Amino acid sequence: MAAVHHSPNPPIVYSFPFVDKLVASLAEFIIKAQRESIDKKGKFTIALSGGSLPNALKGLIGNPGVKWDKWQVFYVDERVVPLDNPDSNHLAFTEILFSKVPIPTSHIHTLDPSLLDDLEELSDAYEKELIKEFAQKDSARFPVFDLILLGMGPDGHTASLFPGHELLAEDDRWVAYLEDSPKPPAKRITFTYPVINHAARVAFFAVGEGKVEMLSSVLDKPEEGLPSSRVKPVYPGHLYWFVDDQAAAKLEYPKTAFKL
Ligand SMILES: O=C(O)[C@H](O)[C@@H](O)[C@H](O)[C@H](O)COP(=O)(O)O
Repeated sequence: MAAVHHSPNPPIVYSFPFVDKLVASLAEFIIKAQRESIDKKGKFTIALSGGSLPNALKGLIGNPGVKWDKWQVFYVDERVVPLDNPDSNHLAFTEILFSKVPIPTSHIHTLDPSLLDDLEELSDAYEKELIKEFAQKDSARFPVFDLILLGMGPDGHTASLFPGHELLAEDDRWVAYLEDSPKPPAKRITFTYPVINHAARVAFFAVGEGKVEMLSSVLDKPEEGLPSSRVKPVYPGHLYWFVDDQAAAKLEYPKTAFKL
């Protein structure tokens, strides 16, 4: 029988007049994804990236809908620095979110700080951490996160996947490393597209006038192939954008009214 290939679901863009409304809606969206995941398999797997994302998740603090003991948290990308270094994404999430909620620390999967001197080992070890959570790695199988949350940099990068970088073509490894990030710190590990694009849901968070041009390039001209445009979850995965009206000022791509 011939294989049926579905094209990816088109991105859904939610734009909000104020960031506080966005933050509250993003919390509702995450809790709905969490509920569906727990109902199906008793846990919720989520991957987080850095930038201003920790602050965007503040709507989860004190929210009774969040079942923290069912969360398994990974980092989409991480700077290769000790876990208490100000550049660490994990430190930012700990200070802003995880220290304020009852999540078991064993459910937060950080890079292994004993391997910072060997990037190959470090990224392999993080890939093994994923394999433990999601089953065996074989060529037909990728981890399927319930939700991956991303940001978009001023150059259109997402995770630590930068314009023109050779890692944009990585289709085998789940976790890769780079030593030449154009944005410091230079050394990072990052999920690759196969991991990002196999998630059940991927959501970008992008706010403010600094995103105006790039948001329009990424969504209105995906053929330009910017790293954020290459996020296209395979069917039946969904891609969402949570943006504010400022960031969406020049966007031609249609917006959808937020509803769960
Ligand atoms: O990797 C990094 O060095 C950055 O932290 C970066 O990836 C960040 O996530 C984006 O620039 C979006 O961040 P904002 O949403 O805060 O603009």
